[in-house]
Amino acid sequence: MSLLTDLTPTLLAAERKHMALPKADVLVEALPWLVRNQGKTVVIKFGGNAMVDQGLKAAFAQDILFLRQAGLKPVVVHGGGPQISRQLERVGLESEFTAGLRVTTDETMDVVRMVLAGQVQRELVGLLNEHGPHAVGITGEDARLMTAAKAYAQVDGRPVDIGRVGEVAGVDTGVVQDLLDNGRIPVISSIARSDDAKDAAEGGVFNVNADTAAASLAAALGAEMLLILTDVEGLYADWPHSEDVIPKLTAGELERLIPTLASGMIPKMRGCLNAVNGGVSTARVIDGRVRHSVLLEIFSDDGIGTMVVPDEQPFEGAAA
Ligand SMILES: Nc1ncnc2c1ncn2[C@@H]1O[C@H](COP(=O)(O)OP(=O)(O)O)[C@@H](O)[C@H]1O
Ligand SMILES: CC(=O)N[C@@H](CCC(=O)OP(=O)(O)O)C(=O)O
Repeated sequence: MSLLTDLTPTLLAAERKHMALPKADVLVEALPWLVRNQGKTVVIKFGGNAMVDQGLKAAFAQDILFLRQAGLKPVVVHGGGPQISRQLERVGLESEFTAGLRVTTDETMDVVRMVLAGQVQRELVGLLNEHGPHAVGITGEDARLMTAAKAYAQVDGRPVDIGRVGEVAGVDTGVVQDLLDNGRIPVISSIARSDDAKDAAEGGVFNVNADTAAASLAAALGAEMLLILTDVEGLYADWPHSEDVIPKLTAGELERLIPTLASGMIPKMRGCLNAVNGGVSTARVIDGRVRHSVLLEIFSDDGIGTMVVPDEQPFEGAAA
C-alpha cells in the first residue's frame, strides 16, 4: 500500500471536522487570477432584464465591492430597458424596438434619461454605498465622458432612422480614471452628449444602448475584461429553439455569427466583438439571474456563460 492511500483515511477524518474547507479551495482557485489582475480595470454591464429582484441587486453590489476590495478597478455600466418601457407605458408612450434598439423620439429621450440617470443609476449607487462611500453615478454627459453620433438601425442591410439613438463617437475617460484613482466605483448611465457642436449647444443628447456604451468604455479604458450580465445563460447557438450555450468563440467566429443574431443579442455580441477588437482580453455574456454571477464567472475555473476571445495571434517568426 502506498503512503498516500495509507494516509488518506486519516486525512479525510481530520478534514471532516472542517466543513468550511471548500471555501478555502475557492479562495485558492481565485488566487492566480487575483495576482495576475491586480489593479486592472473590469467593466461590468448590468442589464435591466437581470435586475429582477432586490436580492439579486444586493448580491451584485456585494460582488462589485468584493472586486474593489480584492484590488481590481470595477466600472459599472447599467441598462434599464424594461424599466424605461414601464415608465413610457405609464405616461402613455409606446415602446418600439428595431434591431434591438429603442426607437427614440425627443419625448422618449426625456423618459430614457429620467429613468436611467434618475432611477436605475440612483438605486445601484445607493446599494453600493450601503457598504461605504464608494460609488459615484455619472452619465456619458458628465465631463464629456461619451459623445455620440446619430445611429441608424440596419434592417435587411438597409439603414432605418430610429430617432435620437446614438453610436459612440468618442470617449474621454478622464472622469472615470479620476474616480478610479481615488478608489471610487463609477456607475455609468448610457446617455451621451451629441458630437455635433450645434446640437450639443442646444442640449442634444443621444440614447446609447448600454451594451454598446459598456463595450466602448471597456476598450477606451484598456479594461482587462468586459462582463455583460443579462437574463439568459449566454449566447444560445440556436435561439429560440434550443438552450445550448456557446461557451467560447473567437472574434472571427463571432463576426461571422453576428448577421444571424436577433433582438437584444445584436448590440450585446457586437459590443463583445468591438471590445475584444479594441484590446480587451475577454468579453463575456453571463446569466445575471444567478446570484453572485460576477464572482462565479471571475473566480472559478469554469466560466458560466459565453466568452469571446481575440483571434489567435500568428506565432512571431512563423513562416509567412
Ligand atoms: N442567440 C441568442 N441567445 C440568447 N438570447 C438571445 C439570442 N438571440 C436573442 N436573444 C434574446 O436577447 C435577450 C437579451 O437581450 P436584452 O433583452 O436586451 O437584455 P438586457 O436587458 O440584459 O440587455 C434574451 O432574453 C433573448 O430573448
Ligand atoms: C438605444 C437603446 O436601445 N437604448 C436602451 C438603453 C438602455 C439599455 O440598453 O438597457 P438594457 O441593457 O437593459 O437593454 C433603451 O432605451 O432601452
